[in-house]
Amino acid sequence: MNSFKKIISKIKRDALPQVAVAVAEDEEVLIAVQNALEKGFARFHLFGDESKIRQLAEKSMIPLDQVKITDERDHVKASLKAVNSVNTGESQILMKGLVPTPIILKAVLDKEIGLRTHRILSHIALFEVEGLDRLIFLTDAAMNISPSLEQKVQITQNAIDFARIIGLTEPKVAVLTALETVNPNMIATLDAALLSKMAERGQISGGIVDGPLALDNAISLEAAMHKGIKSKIAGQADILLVPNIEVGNTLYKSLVYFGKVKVGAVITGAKSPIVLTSRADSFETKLNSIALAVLLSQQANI
Ligand SMILES: CCCC(=O)OP(=O)(O)O
Repeated sequence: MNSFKKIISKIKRDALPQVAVAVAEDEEVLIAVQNALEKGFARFHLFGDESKIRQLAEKSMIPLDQVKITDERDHVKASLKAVNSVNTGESQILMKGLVPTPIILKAVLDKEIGLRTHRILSHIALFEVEGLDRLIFLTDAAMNISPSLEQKVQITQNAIDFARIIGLTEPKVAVLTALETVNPNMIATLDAALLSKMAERGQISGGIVDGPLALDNAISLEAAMHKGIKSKIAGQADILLVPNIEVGNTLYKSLVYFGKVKVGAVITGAKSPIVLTSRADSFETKLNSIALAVLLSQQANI
């Protein structure tokens, strides 16, 4: 499985999940919704400012005749109503629209209607990079701010489980740091070494974990050989686990803005998959993310 095209081809068209979109008054969101409807892989319930939604839809010639709309101008209330739609089972997927991430995540974590489970919620972005023979998973660019070792264990497990659903048999996880050796003054390098050992001992399962590794060694075998780094995953990493949200979010946006990539992103570990991209991301990214969430929700039903 090495492209979004292949991921989309795996979606079953018989039991279509409904996506609850929080704050849907955004052109790129509406174009993504229309594309997903045309490709036949989801149904939609939009929560947001109905008059703005209709204005934008008219401008982009989007019919909106197949979607439900709940008029709610307040972003916090629209997010809570979208989350509630998933919580009650009316929708099976939640999607962030034109709303800041902390607002929708606050609704997701709401004690009464939120979507928490016993698992950690973590953000996973998937990149199809031109010239690279595999998809690259990046975690966590949006949810966990400065994860502890225990949280990194769970974030790694979420990413391995997700990669296996996408079709990888034994995903390779590079625990990214600024250098390839353990430095007691750099917590991220200590955590990386511990995560590698924990995976060897079966405390993380289903994938191969190695670190500390710098990004170059994780992605390029030549770079690793040049530096004399021996690693069983050198140049072959599928999953990049970053030490904190600043690194993750900056890497996500540098790939989007400096690279030639296709992107999709979701939060896993909740009661349902959550489509979570940047507000500024393109409709293609939002569409790819809907496809990932649909595939996840269909696999979870098996
Ligand atoms: C990487 C997605 C999270 C994010 O940064 O969202 P915004 O750009 O909308 O703040």
